[in-house]
Amino acid sequence: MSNSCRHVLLVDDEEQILATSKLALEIGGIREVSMISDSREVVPFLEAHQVSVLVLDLSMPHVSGLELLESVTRDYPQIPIIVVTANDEIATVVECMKLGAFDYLAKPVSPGRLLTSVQKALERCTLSNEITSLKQRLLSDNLEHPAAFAGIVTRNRQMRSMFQYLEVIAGSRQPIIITGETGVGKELVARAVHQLSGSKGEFIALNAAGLDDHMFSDSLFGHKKGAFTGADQAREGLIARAAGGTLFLDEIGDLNELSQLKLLRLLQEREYYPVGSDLTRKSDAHFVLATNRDLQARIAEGKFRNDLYYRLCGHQVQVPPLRERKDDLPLLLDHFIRQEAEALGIPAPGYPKELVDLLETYHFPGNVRELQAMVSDAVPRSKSRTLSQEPFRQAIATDLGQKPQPPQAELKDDASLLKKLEAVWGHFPTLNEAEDLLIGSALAAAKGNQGIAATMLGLKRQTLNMRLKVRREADND
Ligand SMILES: Nc1ncnc2c1ncn2[C@@H]1O[C@H](COP(=O)(O)OP(=O)(O)OP(=O)(O)O)[C@@H](O)[C@H]1O
Repeated sequence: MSNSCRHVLLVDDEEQILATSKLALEIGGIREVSMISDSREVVPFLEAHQVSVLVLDLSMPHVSGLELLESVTRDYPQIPIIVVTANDEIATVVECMKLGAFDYLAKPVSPGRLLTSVQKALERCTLSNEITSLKQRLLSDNLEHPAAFAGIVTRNRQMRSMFQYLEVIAGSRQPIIITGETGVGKELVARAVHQLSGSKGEFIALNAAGLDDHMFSDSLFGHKKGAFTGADQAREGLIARAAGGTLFLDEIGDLNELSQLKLLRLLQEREYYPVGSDLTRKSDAHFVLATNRDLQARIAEGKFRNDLYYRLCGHQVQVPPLRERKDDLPLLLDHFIRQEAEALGIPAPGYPKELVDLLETYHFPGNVRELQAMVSDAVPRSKSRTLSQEPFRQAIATDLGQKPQPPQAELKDDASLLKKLEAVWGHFPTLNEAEDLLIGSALAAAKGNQGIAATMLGLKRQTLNMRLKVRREADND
């Protein structure tokens, strides 16, 4: 299922160059490297093997590099080709680029330059595989591994598209960042990614909120014996426990400057130092990160590193808030009622249809977690086989009561708002007219249910009833 590109083919007539290039790539973590010193063998090799990147020397006997470049770009356009030239003569370079070369390297090629170029080419190859695979999946609308998402209750189209995208990127070695408001289910999504990746190791989570750099480094990277007062024993960090598995770092938008720098190094080089040690360690874990912060806003405030953001945003998924997927409400409600009843050892109560209408009028700032808490509160309080709407109504009314009032002074001075009001009635509305509008809108949103409309308006149902009655009588007079 992986779209990851790994296999590099080195082509050069000098065996010595092949051997040193292979070594440079292997030291850099690229292990699938094949070598060919006779250019006549390249095409048959490509026919028989799946090659991700080709590094091609231009001056070779038999079939020249240029001829190969031309035929490979024509027959295997998906393979990025890095050409190695004896000099960086501009005309040759231009010709190679015109023929579709991905990059060029002038001899003698430094190991670092070779590694960087091959890594970039592998990334491009992975990206293009992902796009192809994503197109196919979106067209077929199928999930290949629905079991990985079994813990996420949803029937929402946007969520399903996100699952399809995750299936495409989960096998990649690039970090994945999951964004979204608090309580939308980011950790559940991270666990699904872990399952999709097929890693044999564990899923290890660390919540970075409130950790200073010392606590962050110590928890994540561990420490050497004697690294600081009280470090009587060496301690392995969570990153070591995540070997061969997934490291899930939550709330990374809260990390301080120094910890961000260490995280960047870890993601980029896969290297870290245990606290007090100057020996680097390597990690092969999958990295999944999450935040409920707006990272671009954090960058603008100078609180998040630009380079770390760009390292992360290649594979980003945004979990939509619950208010944007209200079609999930009935499923989630059923799910949490069943879960709560099971925990209490009682039969799952039913609920009136109007309960979903009530919940649909609410904006759920705490998202799915908030709905779960409402159900946990309501189920034990239900006296009959049917849940009462009252605890839900109270929770919603409490939240609305706690909401900060819109700044009245600003609203009063908002000329466009006043213009809109005047446009509706042709004059500045009277209190009765404004009340009619508010009550009418609430009743429409509540699908005619007066109890729900009353909750939205911050009134008791009886008060709303009375006002409606007064209005009707006034209309009839
Ligand atoms: N689609 C869903 N199906 C079932 N349970 C869900 C779903 N989404 C969220 N939950 C539940 O809601 C709670 C909050 O989910 P989770 O911790 O994954 O949210 P989060 O986005 O990581 O929150 P935070 O940003 O606060 O860490 C959990 O108990 C989780 O099991």
